[in-house]
Amino acid sequence: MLPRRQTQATGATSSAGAGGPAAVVELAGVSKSFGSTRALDDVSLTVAPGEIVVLLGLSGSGKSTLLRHLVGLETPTSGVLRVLDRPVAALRGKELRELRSQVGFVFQQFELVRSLSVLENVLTGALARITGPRLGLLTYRRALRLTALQHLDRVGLLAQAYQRSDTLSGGQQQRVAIARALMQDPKILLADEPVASLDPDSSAQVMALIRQIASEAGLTVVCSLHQVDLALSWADRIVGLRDGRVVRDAPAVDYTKAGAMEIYGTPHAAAALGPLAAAAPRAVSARDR
Ligand SMILES: Nc1ncnc2c1ncn2[C@@H]1O[C@H](COP(=O)(O)OP(=O)(O)OP(=O)(O)O)[C@@H](O)[C@H]1O
Repeated sequence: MLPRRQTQATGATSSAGAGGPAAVVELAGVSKSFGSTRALDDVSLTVAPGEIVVLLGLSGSGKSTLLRHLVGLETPTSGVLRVLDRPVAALRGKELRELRSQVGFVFQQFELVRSLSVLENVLTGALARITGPRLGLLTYRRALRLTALQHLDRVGLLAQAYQRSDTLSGGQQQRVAIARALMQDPKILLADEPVASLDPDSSAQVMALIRQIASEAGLTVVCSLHQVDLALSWADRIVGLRDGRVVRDAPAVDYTKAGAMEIYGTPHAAAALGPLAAAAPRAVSARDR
């Protein structure tokens, strides 16, 4: 396991200025309502370059909504949001595409094209940078294919490059999704419950890989998780969300397990979450009902 870096929780205060590194993600008083549901409630948060921030909270606490704001998939009802120093919510067309090309996104269900080979799936990560339709491996430039193979090597799947992606295990498929995100040469990696569908061993492997790649590439990571133990092991900083509000924002080393569980609210809620917090799949959110 790589050692966790010691970082300061930056809370509501921007880390830009005062000689500090510019923030890559800044939210100031961001709220988001869906009808009468307040998904985010006055969230202020700054993420410094290279930080690995984990969002923890019960189902429905606003983790995915926050991540979706960072790539302009949601627009705040109020508040200010900047990613890579750009006002995401105001961006349209080419500017929005440019921002998104610098932000890799990894999802719980991997979102691979099942019938395509592993290598072709990885290559689709470069589609934002190239023009014209791509049908088949040989329609990608050789240099791109080599880069894709290098990323597959990095995630330990070079030998599987020409296999259909749906022949891989869940953990391997998530590693393909990570390699695909790396094809974007992103500055930020967002991961929405990237290990929720995986067994505990595969979960730990995927989180270790994310941590290692982030460390090597200087990537900033914002990742939602349900597993307290993984958050404590792999995050630099843990941001606790409850009912759309930030209830705690501190370096991971400052949390005890009991302290992290407090993010979930009442002892009753934390107890009900027991196995979920340790390793199990997501709970049912209001949207699923
Ligand atoms: N597009 C939408 N329309 C209506 N309500 C939504 C929408 N997106 C999110 N919500 C609601 O906003 C709240 C926060 O949802 P969100 O998905 O961000 O939570 P979460 O913490 O990511 O949950 P989970 O851990 O289950 O993924 C929930 O009450 C959810 O039902």
